[in-house]
Amino acid sequence: MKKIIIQIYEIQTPEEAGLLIDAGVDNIGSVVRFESEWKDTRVKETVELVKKSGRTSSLIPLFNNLDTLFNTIDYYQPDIIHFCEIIADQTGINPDCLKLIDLQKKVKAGFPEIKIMRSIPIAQFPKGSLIPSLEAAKMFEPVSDYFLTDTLILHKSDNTGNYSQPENGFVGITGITCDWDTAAKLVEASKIPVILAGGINPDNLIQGIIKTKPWGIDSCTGTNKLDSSGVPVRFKKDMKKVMQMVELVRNYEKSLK
Ligand SMILES: O=C(O)c1ccccc1NCC(=O)[C@H](O)[C@H](O)COP(=O)(O)O
Repeated sequence: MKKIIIQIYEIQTPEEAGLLIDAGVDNIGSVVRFESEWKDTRVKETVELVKKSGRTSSLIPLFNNLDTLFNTIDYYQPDIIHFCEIIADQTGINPDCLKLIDLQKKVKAGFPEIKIMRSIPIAQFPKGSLIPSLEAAKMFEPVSDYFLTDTLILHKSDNTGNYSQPENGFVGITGITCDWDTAAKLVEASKIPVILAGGINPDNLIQGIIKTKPWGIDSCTGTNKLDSSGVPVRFKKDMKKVMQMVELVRNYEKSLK
């Protein structure tokens, strides 16, 4: 039976990680948001618990200064370090890509046992062809162990490349699906496993899996709790939605037998 990896972000406490482990989530992702506060004992406990349970811990640093990054990886020792800079947008490939590739090479040399995940920006449907997502992925393939598709929001009126994303300079946590035609092409072309992310929730994940045939699926916004106005709350999971997702994926796997 083909297993589909289920990855859930943003898990910042061992208590929440414990619930996800019990629910059967495979990869549990945490975020280090600020370079000045890179040492977070609660996140460290979270990573340690995930690793002890035999699940996979994934860590996003929202900074890429080499010294702080090395200190961060050394401190948390996650199974996967996950990079989310915007490596391509409507204006083309980000000129910083060569620096980011070099950074990934240095991380690989410094921490050979830690896997590297790289987010590939894909525009929302039907704008996938407006971003050179596949070309960007080709550049990063030799220095990455996994890709994760993620949605880069393109606004109609803005032709400058300065699109506003939820975290400036990074791709992700939009709650919007990416163009699955482009995601399917990436899965087809990639030599490394691809996780489908961007706006995944219990209502669309099976459709997404059927359409793109990914190695795994990822959710953040679509499995978050909602506030009283129906807006997703960051860093708070809705365990009902997480459990629903796990059940849907595991049943789908069985149907493939
Ligand atoms: O979680 C963050 O703080 C974060 C910030 C910037 C880029 C990515 C980030 N999170 C993790 C992921 O990679 C998400 O799981 C991914 O963006 C999923 O998107 P969505 O389900 O639409 O929130």
